[in-house]
Amino acid sequence: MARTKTAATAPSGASAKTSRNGRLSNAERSAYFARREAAKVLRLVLRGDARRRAVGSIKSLVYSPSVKNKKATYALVCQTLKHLSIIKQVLDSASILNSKWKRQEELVYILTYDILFGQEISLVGDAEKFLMLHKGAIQLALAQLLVRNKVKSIEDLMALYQTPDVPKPRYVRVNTLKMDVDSAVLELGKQFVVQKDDLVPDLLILPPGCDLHVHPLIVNGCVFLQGKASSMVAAALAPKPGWKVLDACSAPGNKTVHLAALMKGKGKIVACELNKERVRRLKDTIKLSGAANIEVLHGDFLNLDPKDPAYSEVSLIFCIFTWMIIMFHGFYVNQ
Ligand SMILES: C[S@@+](CC[C@H](N)C(=O)[O-])C[C@H]1O[C@@H](n2cnc3c(N)ncnc32)[C@H](O)[C@@H]1O
Repeated sequence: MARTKTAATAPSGASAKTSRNGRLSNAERSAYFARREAAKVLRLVLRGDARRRAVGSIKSLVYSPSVKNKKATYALVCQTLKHLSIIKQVLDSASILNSKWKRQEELVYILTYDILFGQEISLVGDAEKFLMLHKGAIQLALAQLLVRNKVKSIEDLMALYQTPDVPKPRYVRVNTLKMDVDSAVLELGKQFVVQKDDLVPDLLILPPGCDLHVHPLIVNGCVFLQGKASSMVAAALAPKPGWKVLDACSAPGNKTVHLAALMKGKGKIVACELNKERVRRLKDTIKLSGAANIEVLHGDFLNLDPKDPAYSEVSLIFCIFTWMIIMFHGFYVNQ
């Protein structure tokens, strides 16, 4: 059975074997922590799904400062989610998830992914030891699942669980700092069938698959490639011209510049971003948008002083991580 190798749990080329002196190798150590970080993210995602309350995209959860090994964690979460229906059936038929391990089921999912499709795992933690004891049963359960479904490969099995791809329309947001919506409809309408979105006033719907990356309106920042979910956020908050807005975690900045457009460039937005590389990306987005009322702050939002007079008149704190706003406000209220 072909393994779908990912760089999820060990850096490529690194040995996953314990070094001769019995200590953990670097690869083992990073794999051990990446699995636990991935399990935490997976838990948030699955709980959010169960309550029908999104806790943030996988990317945003992985970008939280508490996650060290971002690349490996992201890959592990995505791969485990992709194979989750198979993993659950395998664990079910091998009767692996007893009451003790049910409490750590996300870690068990991650490890089962690695046993079946990912990297070799070694006996570095209790969960690893437990799962490796049942490795034979897990692999047998997968083989039986293939037979039951009358398929020969994992790919065929995955195809049985996949919903058919429905072509999605292409959404673009008109940057009203540079162009009005009707002019954008006219201009884009020369090439495509364009509809206005019924929910977000500055959002346009174009046919699936149309490539706009090099379109002059995209290149000059009159129009942004931005999905409907992303564009709904600033529209729902409906900031007024003249407001002071604090965007806590802002890169790449699409929502930041959308806020600026809705504020008609009046008032002020402080856009905070922790990651140096992403600050550069944020500045590029702002420059492209032409917004002149955004101040970029490179740093940790949680280190801002809520008593600083600069933030005393803030009307809106915008953040994908709600807990950060609570901490910021909580600190403010308590002091
Ligand atoms: C997923 S992005 C979301 C960005 C944007 N608000 C959006 O919705 O498109 C999250 C960003 O928050 C940044 N970030 C995470 N923790 C932060 C903190 N404590 N202070 C400032 N920025 C933070 C990350 O570096 C990342 O660029």
